[in-house]
Order: sequence, then structure tokens, then C-alpha cells
Amino acid sequence: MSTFDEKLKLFAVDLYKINAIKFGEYKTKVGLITPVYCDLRVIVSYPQLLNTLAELIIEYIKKMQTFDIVCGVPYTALPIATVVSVKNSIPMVMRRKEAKDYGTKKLIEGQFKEGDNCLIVEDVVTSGSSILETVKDLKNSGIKCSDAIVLLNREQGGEKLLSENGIKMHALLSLTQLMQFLKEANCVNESVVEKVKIYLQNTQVDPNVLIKNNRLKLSFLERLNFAKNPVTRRLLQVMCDKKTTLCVAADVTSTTDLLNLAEQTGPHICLFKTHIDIVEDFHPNFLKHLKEIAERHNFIIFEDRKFADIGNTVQLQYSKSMYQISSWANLVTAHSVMGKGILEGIQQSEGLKDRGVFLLAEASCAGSLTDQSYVDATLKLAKQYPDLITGIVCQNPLLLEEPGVIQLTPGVHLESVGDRLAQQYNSPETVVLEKGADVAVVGRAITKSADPAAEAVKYKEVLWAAYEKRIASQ
Ligand SMILES: O=c1ccn([C@@H]2O[C@H](COP(=O)(O)O)[C@@H](O)[C@H]2O)c(=O)[nH]1
Repeated sequence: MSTFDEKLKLFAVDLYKINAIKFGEYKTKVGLITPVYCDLRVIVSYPQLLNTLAELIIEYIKKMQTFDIVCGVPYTALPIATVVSVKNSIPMVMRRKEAKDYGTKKLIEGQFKEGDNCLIVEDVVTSGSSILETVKDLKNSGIKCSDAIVLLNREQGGEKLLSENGIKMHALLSLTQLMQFLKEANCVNESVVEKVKIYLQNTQVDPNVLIKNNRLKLSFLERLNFAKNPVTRRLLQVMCDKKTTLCVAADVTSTTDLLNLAEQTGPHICLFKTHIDIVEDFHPNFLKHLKEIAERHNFIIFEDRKFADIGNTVQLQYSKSMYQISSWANLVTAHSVMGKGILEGIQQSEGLKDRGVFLLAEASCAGSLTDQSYVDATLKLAKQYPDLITGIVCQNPLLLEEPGVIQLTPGVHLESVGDRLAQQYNSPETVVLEKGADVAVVGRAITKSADPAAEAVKYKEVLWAAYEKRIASQ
């Protein structure tokens, strides 16, 4: 073994000792259950190890071309890139995950010249998409990127995706090699090594789609024939006709704002999602206007009521009260927690003939209490009502295979990673390419912008490009 490999092995064992590498059952960013989890965030508490990692990187990159600058992928790789920069005297730039809303609005901080050649530094690569997000912002600022140095390649498609996008990945360690090192050092036994090996075999994921999955392979037009629910068929048709997968979350509190938003975003959306009980001046007359706008701009009205009671109560909530939801919203959401009574209650209510339900399996917010068994039970319930279910609200590409069912994914923002009340955001590309969204829900990113129409166009276009990329990669 070379001295470099010996140092690498000792470093791998140290990572295990500080719990940066763990074995058990962990959920990855895209919802896969993995037997091995690597979380390098803890390394900042071990300056000696951070120093060793930087030394390993510097030694490795000696064989490579020289670089003008380095940039760590936020956030975990930032301290790693900083130490590499300081020890090797290469200037560093930093990518902001969100542009400042004051001052210069720069996404790349630090000094650089157009055409500077940048080395990307990353801790762990799974799909490679985080590196690509950083590369996109660097390139948009005129910086050249062709190489990424990473500590660990999880061998799950990242190298291929990066290479298809013009980035050569250089990994100090592969997951297989890491397991070998840890076994030799008696940190793990043969059965753990075997588990990881099987996991890698079973999750050899297509980098763009992350799984062989019919729904994700087919175009919306092809999927139209599989849809059993009439609103799903109409939704797919609207999506194809208008080339949009954007659902605007109209979380505004006056009828005037709501109608204005429908008018402004209407040409660019497939779904207009309301929370009717937040509207302060609700009067049934205003629904006439909303329906007229929906017809004119060809979108579907969707009340995000999240029913969660016994069937009889849901039936009353759905079709009675001043809101009479069943008379104007073709789509509603429901929790599965109360079982089939909710769906029976909706199915048997008076109101519009064509109706569909999105069942909520997973939430976008941090700390949600839904676990895998809840998700499984929700999907099982949905399968029992193919004529009523339009889709599933979730954050995971692996839940839905049926091409006739729509994945609706909230928590989408181009400039923010979350709010102060546990909402979590992902970029449009991430929700489509990594999380498997068919329709993406965008709320405050549009409603709070100075120009909701222009913002809706922006989201519509990025989402549609990501969908086209997804089906083109099949
Ligand atoms: O898991 C969920 C389910 C529903 N939502 C709803 O989506 C929008 C998101 O609004 P943003 O302003 O984009 O955060 C909102 O109406 C929620 O009720 C969700 O966010 N997460």
C-alpha cells in the first residue's frame, strides 16, 4: 500500500471513530433507505482531521493541472475548501445558496476574473446534482469548471452525471474502498460490508432519474392513457397543451388578491391551489369570477383542504358550509390517517361530477411525523381508489410507479432553502430530477414577488426544462 493510501485508510478509520460514517438504516436526500450514512459536517469539530483531509486533497491534486481558484460546494465542503485554499495558497470563492436580497445580490463571493479555472471541492457525491448546482452559478459568473475533487464517491451514478455535464470527478475514496478499509481495521464485519454491497447493486441508479420507474420514463402525453381519474386525464392534457407543470399556491388572504393572482399566473399554470379558509372577505360570488378565469386560462382549481376526519364529517366539510368546496374545486387534498372513510365521504358527496384527490403521504416541512409505514399505508389506500385518486403529495421519486398517478411536490423555491416555520425548499430541478415531482407547488416565491406573472413564467420554464431532461435521459 502506498503512503498515500495508508494515510487515507487511517483517515477513513478516524472518520468512522468520530461518527462521520455510520451504519444502520438512514434515509437519503432522495428517500432511499441506505445502510451507510456519511455526514462530514462533524469534521469542523476535529481540526486535526480537517487538516489531514486538506493535505490528502492537496497531495492528490498535485498530479492534476493547476487551478486559479477553489470553491467548496455549500455547506459541508466550505471548511474543507477553506483549509485547502489556505494550505495551498489557492484563492477561494464562495457560492451563496441564496442570493442576498440587499446589496449586490451576488451568488459568488470573493475575487475572480472571467475565465478563471476553478476546482470544485465536495465531501460526498451521490447523484452529483449538488456539484452541478454550484457549477451552474460559477459558470454563470464567467468561471470555468472542469474538475471536482471529492472525498467519497458513493458510486451511485454521480460520476456519470457529472461527466455528461463536462465535469471530471476525482474521488479520494469510493464507497467500496472505504468498506474495505473499515473491514481491514475491524470497524465493521463482513455482514455490514455485504449489506452495503447489495445496496449498491440494487441502487445502481440512473443519474438523472435515480431509479428505473415507468412513471418517470414516460412523457405526460404517454401517461394520459394510463390515468383512471377524469381530473388526472384533464390535468395531464392541460400540462401538455400549456407546457407547464406549475401549481401556484395562492396563499393570499383577500378575494381581490386571489383573483389578481389567478389572472396574472393563469396562462402559465396547470393548477391553482387555494386555502379558501384563509380568505378574509370570502363570499360565494367571487367563485364565479375564479371559475371564469380558470376556464379562460385553462387551469384546474385545487383546494388544499387536507381533510382529516371521519367520512361523515369530511362529507359535510366538503360539500356544506359557506365554502361548498365540492361545487367549485375539481381537486382537493386529504390525509390518509383516518383510512378509507375520508375517500368514501368525498366520493359520495354532491357537487361537481369530475373530482380527484391528492393523498398526502409525505410533507415538505422538517420534523413531519410521517414514517415509512405511514407512507406505505397511504400508497396502499390510494391503490384501492384508482378512479378517485389523482395523485400523491410526496417528496420521493420511489413511491409512485403507476404512470397514471401524479406526484405533487410542494416546497419549491429558487432562492431560499426554507422559512422560519420549518418549511424546506428545493430548487425546481431538484424536485423534478431527484425527487420525482410531476407537478411542483410554488407559493411565496411567486406570491411575494414584485411581478408574479414574470416569476410564474420563470418557474414554468425551469420546471418544464427539467421534465424534458428527465424523459430525454431514458
Ligand atoms: O407537505 C406540504 C403540503 C402542502 N404544502 C402547501 O404548499 C404550499 C407551499 O407554499 P410555499 O409558500 O411555497 O412554502 C402551501 O400552500 C402549503 O400549505 C406544503 O408546503 N407542504
